Order: sequence, then structure tokens, then C-alpha cells
Amino acid sequence: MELTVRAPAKINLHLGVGAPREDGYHPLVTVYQAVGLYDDVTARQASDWALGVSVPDWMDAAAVPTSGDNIVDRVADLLAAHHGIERTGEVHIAKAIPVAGGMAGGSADAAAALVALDRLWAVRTPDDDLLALAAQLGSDVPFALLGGTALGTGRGELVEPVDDRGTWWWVVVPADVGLSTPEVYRHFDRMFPDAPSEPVPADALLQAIAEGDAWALADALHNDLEAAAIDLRPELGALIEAGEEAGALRGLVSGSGPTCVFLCGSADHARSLAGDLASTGHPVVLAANGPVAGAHLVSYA
Ligand SMILES: C[C@](O)(CO)[C@H](O)COP(=O)(O)OP(=O)(O)OC[C@H]1O[C@@H](n2ccc(N)nc2=O)[C@H](O)[C@@H]1O
Ligand SMILES: Nc1ncnc2c1ncn2[C@@H]1O[C@H](COP(=O)(O)OP(=O)(O)OP(=O)(O)O)[C@@H](O)[C@H]1O
Repeated sequence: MELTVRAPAKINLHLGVGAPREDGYHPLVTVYQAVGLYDDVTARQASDWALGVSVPDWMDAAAVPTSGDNIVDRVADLLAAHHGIERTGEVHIAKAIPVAGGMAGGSADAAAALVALDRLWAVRTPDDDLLALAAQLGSDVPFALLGGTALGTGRGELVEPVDDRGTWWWVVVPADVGLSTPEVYRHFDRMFPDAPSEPVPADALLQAIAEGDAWALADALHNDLEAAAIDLRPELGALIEAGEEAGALRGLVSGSGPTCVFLCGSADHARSLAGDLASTGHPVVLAANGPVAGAHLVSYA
């Protein structure tokens, strides 16, 4: 048996971050959107456990761990322990989501691997258990299972779908070198020692997407980690300015960065902005629409 599960990248349309909790995590009010950039996880039966990774030409293969500390190794350990079985399988991750880019690529792989190994091992884990295991693996992982557009609270692991009437078009510009998520949160704490304990609410954003109004969405996009990411990588500020000057409705750092995303008014607009940014010295420029589905089976043989 061989099966492939596909899982999407995310953008945080709204990322409100509060002062750190006692456990060190930051309380969040976030609106996630799954966008059409995907990693594929393929799993086949084997007597042992083996994991391989492939990346597109533009990605640094060395940035993805393969010797036992990939998040997919942790998924296999956790799901096997949950069912009291040994982990087995030959698993391959085909990456397309920028690594350490603020688009939850590792979380997408974790969600895809949960779905793939659950099928491969025929253990029929109930959805609620899958969501609880996902939350143990990382704050962004439950959303990668759910997909669509969703409100995230707690440390981001509590997710519920929200009304989204738009089909939104994004241009995505990854950086050569990723940023560490914990480092960006630490930098946020240094820059904003008086951050309120309650994160900024997402009301304006939720209204904009419920109405499907692109200009209202452009106005309402909000990321509390953006200033910290730009302070660590000042070139991101210039990139956002360049994208907006080239006609994006709005540019924004994605999550903890350093990937920047640009909201466009249509698919044509996204194609033309992507061309403009590519011709001004950005070697990798991608386009993606959202919302799209969470982790889902795409082939089974
Ligand atoms: C920046 C976001 O991508 C926005 O969705 C997420 O908050 C990050 O989610 P993630 O990468 O799945 O994060 P986790 O694997 O749960 O945590 C990694 C580290 O990020 C920091 N972290 C994460 C989530 C959160 N609400 N507060 C935090 O301070 C902590 O230092 C934590 O040790
Ligand atoms: N399957 C994987 N894909 C990518 N990185 C992985 C994977 N497994 C482990 N990692 C490690 O996790 C780190 C963070 O990777 P990831 O691509 O998930 O970052 P991110 O997209 O910024 O995360 P987020 O947006 O959820 O904060 C990488 O630098 C890498 O060392």
C-alpha cells in the first residue's frame, strides 16, 4: 500500500500576540488562512522506519532535518505510542513550502503525516484525538489539519472555522534564509515589554472576510510579529514597500517571517505582480490562492 497526503501552507491574516503566559507561550488571537502551496507526504508499508525528503531547486535541502529529528519522526513516535504499536513505514516528504518561513511548513508535514500514518497503520484515530495529538506537536498543527480560514486562540492550537466569502490571491516571496520562530517571539518580548495580556481582537478582519471585500481585507490585515521580524531583517520592510509600490493591495510579513505575502485583487493581478517582483531581483516569487483544504488524501494505491 502507498498513499500520499497533501497539506497546505498558512498565512496569518490577523496575528494578535499578548504578553507571555506562565508556560512561556504567548496567548494569540489569530485568523489563519490555508493557501495553495503544499507539501506532500507519501507513506508506504515497510518492516522498518525510514524517512526521506526532497526539495525544489530553489530550496536549501540542508535546512530540513533528515536524521531522526524531523517533525515527521515525532509524529510517528507519538501516533504509534498513542495506539501502543511500533512505528513502521517508508515515508517521503516532498517540500514546496518555504522552510522556517513563517508559513507553517513543518506543521503541514506533521498534519499530513498524522493523516497518512493513521491510514497506513489502519488505526482509525478519532478526529478529536488527531486534533489533540496535533496540538502536542505544535501550535500551528491543528490548523494544518483543519484548513480553510479559521480563528485560532489559546497558543494558536484551538481552532474553529470562520465565515470567509472571498477567494483571495496572494503573491508569496520567500527569503533565502529562514527565521527561527522562538527567536522572533523573544525579540517581540524585548521590543514590547508592556504588551497587554489580551491579544488585539480580530473583529475588523473577520468582518472583511465575511463580506468578501478585498480592500477592507487589505486595511484589516494585522501582524503583531511584523515589527520584530523587520527589526531582525530590515530588508523585509523594503520588500513590503516595493510590493505595495508595484500595486499590491497590501504587503505583510507572514507569521514570524521572513516570507512576505502580498494581497492582490485577482489571479491576473497576482500573476502580473509576481512577474514584476521577479524582475526586480527576487529569485523566487510564488502565487497562491486561499482558502484551500487542510491535510487531505490525494492518492491511494
Ligand atoms: C508564529 C506562528 O506561526 C503563528 O501562527 C505560531 O505562533 C508558531 O507556531 P509553531 O511554530 O507551531 O510553534 P510551536 O512549535 O508550538 O512553538 C515553538 C516556539 O514558538 C514560541 N511560541 C509559539 C506559539 C505561541 N503561541 N507562543 C510562543 O511563544 C515558543 O517559544 C515555542 O517554544
Ligand atoms: N518536515 C520539516 N520541514 C521543515 N522544517 C522542519 C521539518 N521538521 C523539522 N523541521 C525544523 O523545524 C524548523 C521550523 O520549520 P518550519 O518550516 O515549520 O518553520 P515555520 O514555517 O517558520 O514555522 P511556523 O510558521 O509554524 O512558525 C526548521 O528550521 C527545521 O529545523
